[in-house]
Amino acid sequence: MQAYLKLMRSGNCLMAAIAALVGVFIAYNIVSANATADSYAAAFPTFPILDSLKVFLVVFFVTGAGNAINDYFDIDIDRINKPERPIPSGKISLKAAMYFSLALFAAGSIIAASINMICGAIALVNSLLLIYYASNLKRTALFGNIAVGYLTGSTFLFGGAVFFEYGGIKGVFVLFVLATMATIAREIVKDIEDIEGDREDGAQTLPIIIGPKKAAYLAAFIGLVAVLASPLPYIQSLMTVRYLILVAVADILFAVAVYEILGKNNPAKSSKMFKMAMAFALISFIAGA
Ligand SMILES: CC(C)=CCC/C(C)=C/CC/C(C)=C/CC/C(C)=C/COC[C@H](O)COP(=O)(O)O
Ligand SMILES: CC(C)=CCC/C(C)=C/CC/C(C)=C/CC/C(C)=C/COP(=O)(O)OP(=O)(O)O
Ligand SMILES: [Mg+2]
Repeated sequence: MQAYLKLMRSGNCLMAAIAALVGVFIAYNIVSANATADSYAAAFPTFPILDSLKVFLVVFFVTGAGNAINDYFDIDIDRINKPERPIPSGKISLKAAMYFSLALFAAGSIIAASINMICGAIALVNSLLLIYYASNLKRTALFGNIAVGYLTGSTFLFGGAVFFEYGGIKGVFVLFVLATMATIAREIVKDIEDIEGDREDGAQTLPIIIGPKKAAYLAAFIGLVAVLASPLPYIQSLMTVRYLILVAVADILFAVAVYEILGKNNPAKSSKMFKMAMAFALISFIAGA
């Protein structure tokens, strides 16, 4: 059991599933306030507890499936770079990892479809994109980074899709944009960190094509644009002033992540700082909603 949780990277799954719940909660706040204002409150549903549980399970399963299929395709690289992982260490066979991943993709998509068809469509599209990313896209310059950025940001869209017919997706779109940009920046930094292994593997990642320095400048630019845009959820009255105070801490962590890659040329430290900043930003969404 422990090996399968490690294969799923259950910490990432939990973070993604919490992000999706934030999407549900914020979308509900917006659409229920609009419903009251438009005086069709009587027709508006109460907070969907069962659908929220389903949202949590879907994102936990699909994120875990994405990580499992990613390690399935990465076996040759991981045998060298990450031999302690469940598949190269022999704790889980390649075939078992693939079947486990496909079962999680299927379960996530079926549960999503039971919420509504838009949620089902998002889960299915994301599942197919995760398989395509792991098998092909991750070795292409920028497209792989954009795919992971969309997938991470889509957790908020997925939560908002519970209220699709009330405009729930529109309400959380700014959160999607912020998370997507921050993730793309971090993914470019991760590719800078992995440049030697990727070069041996024949991957055509951005740092290999344009050089690690230019890739670092692009990652820094995208990350800093996300920081400058971070007050938007407050300006749009999605969040309270508590968000503004807490996201300022996340912004400082993003700035340190940028300094680590641009000033100190330390992609490993920068990647860790980006992830810490994203986690703190998620806390600011929760506290500020
Ligand atoms: C400026 C601002 C306010 C940005 C918002 C940042 C934010 C709230 C991001 C949300 C991040 C999120 C939902 C993360 C879920 C965890 C996850 C699946 C991240 C994607 O990770 C892919 C990565 O390649 C995994 O590698 P590793 O972390 O090294 O295992
Ligand atoms: C909203 C729904 C239904 C699903 C969202 C699913 C999510 C959040 C996906 C986020 C991105 C994710 C988990 C991608 C998995 C593949 C990946 C990027 C793994 C990291 O792989 P590598 O680039 O190989 O780096 P390492 O293996 O060295 O960490
Ligand atoms: Mg990998």
